[in-house]
Amino acid sequence: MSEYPYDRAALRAHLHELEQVPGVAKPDPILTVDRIVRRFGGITAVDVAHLEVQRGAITALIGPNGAGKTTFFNLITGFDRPSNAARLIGGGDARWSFNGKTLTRTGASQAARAGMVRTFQLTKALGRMTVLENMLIGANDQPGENLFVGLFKPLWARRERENIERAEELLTRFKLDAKKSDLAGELSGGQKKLLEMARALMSRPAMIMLDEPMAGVNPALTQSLLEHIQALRDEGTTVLFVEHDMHMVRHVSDWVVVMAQGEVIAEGLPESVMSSRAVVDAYLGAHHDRDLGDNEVLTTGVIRAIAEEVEEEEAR
Ligand SMILES: Nc1ncnc2c1ncn2[C@@H]1O[C@H](COP(=O)(O)OP(=O)(O)OP(=O)(O)O)[C@@H](O)[C@H]1O
Repeated sequence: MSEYPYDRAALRAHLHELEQVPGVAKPDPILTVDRIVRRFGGITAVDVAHLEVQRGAITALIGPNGAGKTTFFNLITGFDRPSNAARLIGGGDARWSFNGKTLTRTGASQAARAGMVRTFQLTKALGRMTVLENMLIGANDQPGENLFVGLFKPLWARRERENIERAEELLTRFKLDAKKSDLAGELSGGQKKLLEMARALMSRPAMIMLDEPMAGVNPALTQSLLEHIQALRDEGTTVLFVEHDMHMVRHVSDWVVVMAQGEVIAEGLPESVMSSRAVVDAYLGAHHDRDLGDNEVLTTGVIRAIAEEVEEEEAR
């Protein structure tokens, strides 16, 4: 089943039927990762044996600080190389593919061209550019990148016009159109997050990867970001996001993957991964009368408890 769009309820029903164990096969994975390891000196930052991300779903990647989430993002998008990287001749056994394309030896721009795009925080340099200029950087078919197009001025100009149109469309959608000539660095924290998301959409990615989309965002904009993420998914964009804000994870995701110490230690439906008794116990100790705090950051103890809970359920 690779045709899209899915009916969201149907997709969720499929996910409901899955075994909730790390590495479980998905009905239609857009990203499949096999054995990807990254070490920094003596630290194993990432050691993922197998992971599949369902096409068309919103998948949250959670885990305590230092769990390896950002490093994992960097690896699969080609911004970092695995310690077990495959080489032209020989090399390691790291393998991952996206949308049917093996990305094992490709770099960041090829990963983006394959349709896997991640958001980036506004750096100082980008902050000194206008909002519209930032958007145009997000287009992965800039004339300068393509020798053929670059040689023919009319083509070049057309591409540029199309990119500007797309940028303006997205800025309107994200309510940033009035700011298009402002310096990006002068936007509020929440508006910067919206711009990061809008910029990543310039190339119409099949999957957008968001690294902590809610960090530093005020409550008024949180709701708007949530709606944008759901709208993307409803249009057929697969969403993979790292987030510490449990309110967001619980409300927006179809599936949750939990990392700890570099490994995927649990995955499943948000309600079962996050609301298991073991998690509540580990979070709150004696305070059983409360639900999980919405803005809590999971601790390693909680994560281990989630894993044990999932294993116990499996054994039953
Ligand atoms: N460039 C680097 N050099 C050395 N160690 C690194 C590097 N990048 C990451 N690490 C280490 O790898 C581990 C995983 O870090 P990573 O940033 O991927 O975790 P994370 O889950 O994204 O954490 P956070 O939620 O705090 O962002 C940590 O122990 C971190 O210190």
